[in-house]
Amino acid sequence: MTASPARPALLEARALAFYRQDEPVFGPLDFQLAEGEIALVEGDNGSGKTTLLRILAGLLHVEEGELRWRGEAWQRDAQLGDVLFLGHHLGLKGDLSARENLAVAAGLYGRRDEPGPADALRRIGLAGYEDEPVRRLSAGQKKRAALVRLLLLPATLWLLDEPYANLDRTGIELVNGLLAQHAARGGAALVTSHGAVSFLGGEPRRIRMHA
Ligand SMILES: Nc1ncnc2c1ncn2[C@@H]1O[C@H](COP(=O)(O)OP(=O)(O)OP(=O)(O)O)[C@@H](O)[C@H]1O
Repeated sequence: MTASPARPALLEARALAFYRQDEPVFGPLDFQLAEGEIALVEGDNGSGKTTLLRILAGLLHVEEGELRWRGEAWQRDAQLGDVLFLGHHLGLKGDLSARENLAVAAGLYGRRDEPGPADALRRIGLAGYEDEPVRRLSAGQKKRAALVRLLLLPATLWLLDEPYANLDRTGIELVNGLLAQHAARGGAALVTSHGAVSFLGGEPRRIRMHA
C-alpha cells in the first residue's frame, strides 16, 4: 500500500522578500500555514509585519520569492474572497452604522449562513449601538464594528494586524474565542500583536520577521 501524499499547506511562503527603494523591508522569509493553524507574526517595529499582511491581502505585489495557496501558485485576485484583512485602518465608513458597514462588507465578500447580522453584532458586544454612526463610537467599539466581519464573512485565512489594540479584557477574550472557533472549523490566521496575549490557552505558533 502506498502512503497518500501529504496535503499541501493552506499557505506557503518560499524565500518571500520585499523591498522599498531597493532597501530590504523583510525577507527572505519561509513559512507554512496549515488549515486550523493560528500563527503570531513577530518582529520589532518596522520589521515588515504589516507589509507581509498587506501582500497577502493583495494590496502589495510579491516582489521576490513565491507564495503558494493549497499547493498552487498564489493568484492575487483569485484568493481575495478567501482572505480577510483587518488592518490598522479599520475600513469603516464613519457616517454609516456598524450594521450598514457590515452589510457593505457582506455585499462585497459574501457571508456565512449563520450567524445573522443582528446576532453577530450582539455577540461582538455592540447591542444597542448597531445603528449609531460609527464615527460616534469609542475606539474599542469601532474595533468591534470591524471585528464583527470575522463572525459573518466566509474567508478561510484571517490577517489580523494588532486585533487586540483598544480592546478591553472581554474584547480580548472575544477575539481569542473567535480565533479558536475559526481554527476548529479549519480556518487559519496570521496575527500581529505587541501586547502579551494569552493565546488560545497555549503557546502560539510563531513566525519571526527578519531583515
Ligand atoms: N507607505 C509606505 N511608504 C514607505 N515606506 C513604508 C510605508 N509603509 C511602511 N513603510 C516602511 O516599511 C517598513 C516596514 O513597515 P511595517 O509597517 O510593515 O512594519 P511593522 O513590523 O508592521 O511595524 P510596527 O510594529 O511598527 O507596526 C518600515 O521601515 C516602514 O517605514
